[in-house]
Amino acid sequence: MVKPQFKGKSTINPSSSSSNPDRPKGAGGNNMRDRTTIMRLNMYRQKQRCNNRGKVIRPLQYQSTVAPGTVARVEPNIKWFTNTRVIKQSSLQKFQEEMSAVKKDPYRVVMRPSKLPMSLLHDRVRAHNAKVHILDTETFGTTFGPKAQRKRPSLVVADVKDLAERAESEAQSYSADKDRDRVTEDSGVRDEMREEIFKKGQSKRIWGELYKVIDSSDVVIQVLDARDPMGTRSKSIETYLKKEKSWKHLIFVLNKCDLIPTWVTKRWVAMLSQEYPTLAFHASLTNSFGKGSLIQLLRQFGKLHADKKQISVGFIGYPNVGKSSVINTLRSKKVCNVAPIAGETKVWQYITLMRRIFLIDCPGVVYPSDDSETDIVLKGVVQVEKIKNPEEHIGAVLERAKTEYIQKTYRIPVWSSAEDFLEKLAFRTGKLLKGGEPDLPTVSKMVLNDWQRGRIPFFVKPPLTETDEERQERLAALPGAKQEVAPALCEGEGVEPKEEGAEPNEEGAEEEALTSQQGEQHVHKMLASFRQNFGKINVVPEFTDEDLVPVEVSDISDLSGSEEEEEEEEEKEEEKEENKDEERKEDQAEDSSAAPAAAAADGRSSREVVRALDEKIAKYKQFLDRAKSKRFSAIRIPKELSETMRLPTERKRPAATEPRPQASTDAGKRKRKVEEDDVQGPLSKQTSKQRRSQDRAQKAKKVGVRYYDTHNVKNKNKDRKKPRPAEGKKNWKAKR
Ligand SMILES: Nc1nc2c(ncn2[C@@H]2O[C@H](COP(=O)(O)OP(=O)(O)OP(=O)(O)O)[C@@H](O)[C@H]2O)c(=O)[nH]1
Repeated sequence: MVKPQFKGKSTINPSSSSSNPDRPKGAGGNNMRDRTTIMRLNMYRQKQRCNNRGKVIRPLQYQSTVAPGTVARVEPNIKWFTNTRVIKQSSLQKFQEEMSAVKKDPYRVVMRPSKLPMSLLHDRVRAHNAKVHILDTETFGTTFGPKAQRKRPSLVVADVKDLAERAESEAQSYSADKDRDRVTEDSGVRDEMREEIFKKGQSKRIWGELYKVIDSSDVVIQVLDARDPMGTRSKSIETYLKKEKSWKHLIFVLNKCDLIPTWVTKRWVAMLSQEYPTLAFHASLTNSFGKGSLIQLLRQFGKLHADKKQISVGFIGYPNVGKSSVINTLRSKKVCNVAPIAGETKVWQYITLMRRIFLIDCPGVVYPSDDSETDIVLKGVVQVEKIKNPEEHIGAVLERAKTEYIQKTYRIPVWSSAEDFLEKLAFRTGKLLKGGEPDLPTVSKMVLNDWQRGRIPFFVKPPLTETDEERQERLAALPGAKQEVAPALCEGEGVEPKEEGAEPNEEGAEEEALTSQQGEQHVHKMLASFRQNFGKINVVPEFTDEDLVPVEVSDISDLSGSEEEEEEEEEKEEEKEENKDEERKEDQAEDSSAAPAAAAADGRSSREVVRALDEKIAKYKQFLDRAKSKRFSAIRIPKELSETMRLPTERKRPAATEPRPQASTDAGKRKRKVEEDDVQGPLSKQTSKQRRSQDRAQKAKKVGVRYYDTHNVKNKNKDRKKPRPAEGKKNWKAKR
């Protein structure tokens, strides 16, 4: 190392060596190292010098000279505070006085306070429990007097007496089992840790996804499993939405209605509608129910938020309740992955329903509850394949499902216990291990799979709903609610459906002035216009008579005036326009023809009458088909109904038609035949032979196609005989 040498009085080394930081500029050419680099390099090169006894006689630059462990002070340096200004105490005092004067003056404003050392103004250290000097700012009267305006903390109890009463009542309702904080003696026995699979749907990630969906949605749809709506419902999320996101609309969709009797659907819808608007739904690409209503409802929400470019509709709910299936049904194609196992949807996903309506699918969330492992399994949260001891849950299946249904599903007449049942089932299905031992885990998984997929008929019975009077009272008690506006979407509420065309104008006028309460009322009104014909749900399982409460007559007659919600009216606005044009043309054509006499009598237009009649005929036919398929087990048609429905059909028939003789017998079979005849009309004139051949023709199914008929292959017509020309044929016949 070349050390800077002291030459005379100057500390500058004039040497032009490359290791001299003070060398004159230009000596090393253009690429000369700068002073810092040279000094750094010198630092690397230096070596410590020791005497022959090993004592350091010349330490390295920056090397500590004190023994290790010695407490030393770093010399203070002004450079540590490069960004600070140091002022004298007197100057600070002056600054404080002037600044506080400015702050007190209401006509002067301190600009950019965040850039000023404002903390210097309030250097008085205030203890956190320092007294609040209320009386400095408020008068005694307004603070403590009888006319005090001070805000009081909202306490649960008003006085000590209340507090005592409350404590007493809570002590009475205390349950040691529910007390989580109770300190108990450690008996050395503890509950086994829950397996990871039973924590499915509860992870932080899934909850994060849920909140993302809620935050991004204007309308939140909670999908519930119709078999156990209360078990798949989350009160905590509802409360959260009500408190924190009150501007978002929450509605319920009761999915899988095809797995429960119709009356149960109806009652659940009536019950849940008391809290939130509820729609019954059956998700299916081919045979859905409730699709039209839901799409129309979403459209209405779209109109309600006309100020927005688009609205987002989030689908939340328990795993496996069918959120993705509902979305697929709305889109009429497979846009989301669907599987009979929980947790198929992993992350949220956006789907476009229409130009202005987006749907968001959310992974299934398991809400905190006291559910046991068996409850979790039976709610379909856990994949059956992953359950370690599936036999443990079979007892609950046998308890919850009716014995008749189990007997019918598995064709096992009797069993003494769950194990006995599983053994019998294993023998019947041939699920045996080596040595003919029954394979219990496999059959248990089979049963659990059947349960989760709805193959074993089951449903939680709905509680009795409130009476009409009670409902009227409750509605009357609602703030701003009118009696005639019922939030329920169920049929038979006595609210006439609104004219579709009348909605937008009203909304357009009101929208701006809608407060949240008015908005709520508006939504209720809007929802009241939706009615569902539960009779159209295609219930799959065969329930016992006990579970099938006959559909009441009033339901069906009510429907004659209800909306045709299941018609596929959804898609585009343009289509609607086209239809309107067509209708206009039809009107013109019909007006020119003779109007039926009945129309004139009722004072309605001929078009209306014809349409009403067509609707009724279609409905009646459908009703009969359904009844036939169920062999009248669930549906009884009283005489009055059949007559009321027959009346218009007869009116429509031309006068020349002979009046049909009334059925004189009371036998149900004959009666049904007569009713059938009434509808089918011309069919009744056929002979039984004709009818049978017609039936056969209807039943005949196409089981396959000829390959050569449908495919474009070479020599397709190779074996086909050429048709003779007509002329030639004649000649050939003549020759013979
Ligand atoms: N019978 C019947 N089955 C349904 C219905 N809707 C859905 N399913 C079935 O229920 C199972 C679960 O449906 P998914 O749409 O995957 O349910 P999900 O709520 O999206 O489930 P996660 O992905 O776990 O959130 C599938 O096997 C569907 O076929 C319905 O209305 N009726």
